[in-house]
Amino acid sequence: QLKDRLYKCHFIKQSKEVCGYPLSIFFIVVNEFCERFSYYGMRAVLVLYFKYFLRWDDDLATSIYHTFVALCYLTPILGAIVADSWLGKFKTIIYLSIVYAIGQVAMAVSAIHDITDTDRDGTPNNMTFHVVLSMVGLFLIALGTGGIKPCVAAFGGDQFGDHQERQRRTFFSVFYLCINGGSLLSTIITPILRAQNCGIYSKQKCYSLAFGVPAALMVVALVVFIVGSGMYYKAKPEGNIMGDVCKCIGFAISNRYKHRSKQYPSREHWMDWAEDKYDKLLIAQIKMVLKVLFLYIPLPMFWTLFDQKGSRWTLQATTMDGNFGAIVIQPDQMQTVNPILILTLVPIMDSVIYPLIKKCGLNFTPLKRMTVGMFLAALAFVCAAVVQIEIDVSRKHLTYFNLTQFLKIFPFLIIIRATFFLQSGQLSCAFSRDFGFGSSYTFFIPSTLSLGSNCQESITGAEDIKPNSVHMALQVPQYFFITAGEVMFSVTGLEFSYSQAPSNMKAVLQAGWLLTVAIGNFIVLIVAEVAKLPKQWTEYVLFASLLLCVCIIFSIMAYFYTYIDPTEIEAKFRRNVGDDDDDKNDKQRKLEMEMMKRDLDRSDDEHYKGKQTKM
Ligand SMILES: C[C@H](N)C(=O)N[C@@H](CCCCN)C(=O)O
Repeated sequence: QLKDRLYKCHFIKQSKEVCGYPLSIFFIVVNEFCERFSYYGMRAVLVLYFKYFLRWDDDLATSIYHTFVALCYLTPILGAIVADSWLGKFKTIIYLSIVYAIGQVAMAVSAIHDITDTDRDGTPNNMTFHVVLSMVGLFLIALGTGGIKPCVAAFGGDQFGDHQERQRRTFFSVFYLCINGGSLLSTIITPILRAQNCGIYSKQKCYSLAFGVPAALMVVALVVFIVGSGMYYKAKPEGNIMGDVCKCIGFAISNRYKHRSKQYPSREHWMDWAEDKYDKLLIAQIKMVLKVLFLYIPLPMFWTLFDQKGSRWTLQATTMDGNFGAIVIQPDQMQTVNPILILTLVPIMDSVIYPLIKKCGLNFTPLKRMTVGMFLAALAFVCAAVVQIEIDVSRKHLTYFNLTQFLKIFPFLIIIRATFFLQSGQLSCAFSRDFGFGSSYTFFIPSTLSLGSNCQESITGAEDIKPNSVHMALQVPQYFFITAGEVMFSVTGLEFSYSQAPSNMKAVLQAGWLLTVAIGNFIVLIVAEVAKLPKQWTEYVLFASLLLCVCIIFSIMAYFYTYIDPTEIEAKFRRNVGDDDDDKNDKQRKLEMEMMKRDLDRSDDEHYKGKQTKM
């Protein structure tokens, strides 16, 4: 370890800097921007791809969407284990990014309807092919994005020396802003691409382009990361810390069980039963981790609500009016409100709200912030329920006649925006109509209609479903509350997980934190499946109530939590171990350190001399 630390000091001393920051981190930040663009861009249109391309119903689309998101946050554990115990962070990022890019390409190919559209009517003839390919693609993406997630941020952190604490903090803020910058751009762009018509034999909504651009961005992310290769400090794998933690806990439990008889004196903490075999420092570190993990138990409920932005809320937006006058917003584009608000709220919270609360003499601790974050997310769902009631009222008493059904009866009818062409052999006629968002019409085509002449007048129509009258702007309050909740909960929670983790278990706790996201997404599936509520607004109210209950439980748990300083505790244990060491070992270590320092200084001198000669 000592050798590694000295090597790192030497490496950082020699590496190029820009404004006090290692040049290497610029490649990492750009990589993160492109990777998040790729991830959020694909995710933005995913639920609509399920619904309109694969023809799944809302419930199945929502379930598969959340299974995918859950998988994305389960795989970080795998990535952390592979990086720590085997490949190291650099190689793990490279290999899993390749898997990720292949997954994105598979998604793009799966959305090309022409591949199986043998009768060229615009609809795929072998839906199984598209379903299987897209599921394989999603699995590879989940493996890739989740696997690299705990590695990239930590790899960025590794590039800073101990003397660059301030720069490292700024790096993490810039990193979070890059995540949201990438997410913002992609959630604007991919829905626009999706809304285009494309195809070889027939034109359909262009999901292949909407998935293709994120695939290209993932390739760019990989290339950028590889270009920076020569500049990175690459820490060696530290060994399987997660394995050691599990073994130590397992031993403590089995040893406690073996000594269950009353004749053995009890110990202060059940983990102390591991002392017979394991280092006291490791046991103390595990105790710190377990304390935080216990506090994590209620957290998944926050993510249960938070991640429904991409599923239920996007589906809700499809039943709303996106006409903003100068621009028309696609339902999946409403998700951009989240990163826009993040980019404005994070600086406002940090520089205005939190300092103001402090000035008022209130101690707004991280756990209090997280509790408020949960409450705000519950409030967001109450807003979503109110909007849903409004939508339901506006759509009452209307019978549904689907245009697809209509097209089955008149297959020669090709739709190009609001202009319809009736075609039979060489003869055709066109008629145009204005359509509102979400509306449905039945057209009456007289049997006496002669093609080749003007049919604008002869075709009459009836409105089956009125255009969506509830405006998408009404979703803004729910987005505001969920994002304010995210800033208080997610940003603070990340910081809390980092600060309360022992030095060698920061990745373990990051993986634990991401696991709460995975569990949260599984809860959506369970609750939606078990509750099976007939009205969507009642489901929103149910989720809001569940989070409110969890919020109360969490506030009680937080009340009893005492904040620790892991560095101080570790130093105390190291001092005790140091006292036990004999002088001989101490002298030997000091001698080794001196020799290594001399070696490094010598190579430094040679390096600089080399530079001067060249100049
Ligand atoms: C784009 C979003 N506001 C964000 O910042 N996402 C973060 C944290 C995600 C936590 C679980 N959904 C990201 O790393 O993508």
